[in-house]
Amino acid sequence: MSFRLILLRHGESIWNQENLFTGWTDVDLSERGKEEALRAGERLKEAGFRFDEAYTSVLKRSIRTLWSVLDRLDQMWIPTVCAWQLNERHYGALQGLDKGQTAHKYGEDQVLLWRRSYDVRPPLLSPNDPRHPRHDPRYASVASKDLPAAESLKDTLARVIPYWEGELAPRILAGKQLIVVAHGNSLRALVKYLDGLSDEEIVRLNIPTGMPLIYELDSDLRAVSHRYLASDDEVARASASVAAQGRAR
Ligand SMILES: O=C(O)[C@@H](CO)OP(=O)(O)O
Repeated sequence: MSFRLILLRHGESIWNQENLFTGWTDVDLSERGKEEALRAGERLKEAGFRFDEAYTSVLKRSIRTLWSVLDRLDQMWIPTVCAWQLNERHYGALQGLDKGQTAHKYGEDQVLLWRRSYDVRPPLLSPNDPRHPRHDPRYASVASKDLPAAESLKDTLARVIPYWEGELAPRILAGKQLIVVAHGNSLRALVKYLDGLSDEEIVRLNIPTGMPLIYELDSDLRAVSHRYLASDDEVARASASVAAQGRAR
């Protein structure tokens, strides 16, 4: 028995465009990001995909991307779940800072550790900071011990994988075709798990915005293969540009 799962990182956001650490900040898509989201829907349509259910985070850059995809597929009616567990990795006190200037100040190696290492946590947000998620009504039903003030990728994985095991995997095993629209790092956490990537391998993985990623899974839902619905060139260029966001400026 084999299964298929579609993953999609949201289109470019306004803060991606401005090269700012974003995390749980709820910024919208840029004009280019809106086009990328529609293009992702077109690519899925051209390839003949249909979905039974859709999952996304509680952040509008992903939600709006999902809306555009479902609009293009004329499937806006399917059940859709917004789950905080699929949110971007929380970037703590780095949120709102310019990535290039941060690299200039602390060094590119430190920024690479913050952005791509498995277990280095960025500086924490103070609980009194108005940006802390405990002040945001959308997280009112989340236990305070589960609300992060900053996350490493390991911390992100510790909330994404229980959600995968508890909610997504059972639906896939029940025969549902799912699309999961999420974020660069929440998807890196899921991909690390599905592909069995080591803590070192995950450092080099950069997921481009707006390019559908198709996973073929075996009966244990381990990845057999994956491919982007985009040319190798497009994927390589877009992934390199994500990696380059951490260069000193
Ligand atoms: O700022 C962020 O939240 C993420 C994704 O946009 O960036 P990075 O690629 O640096 O992890």
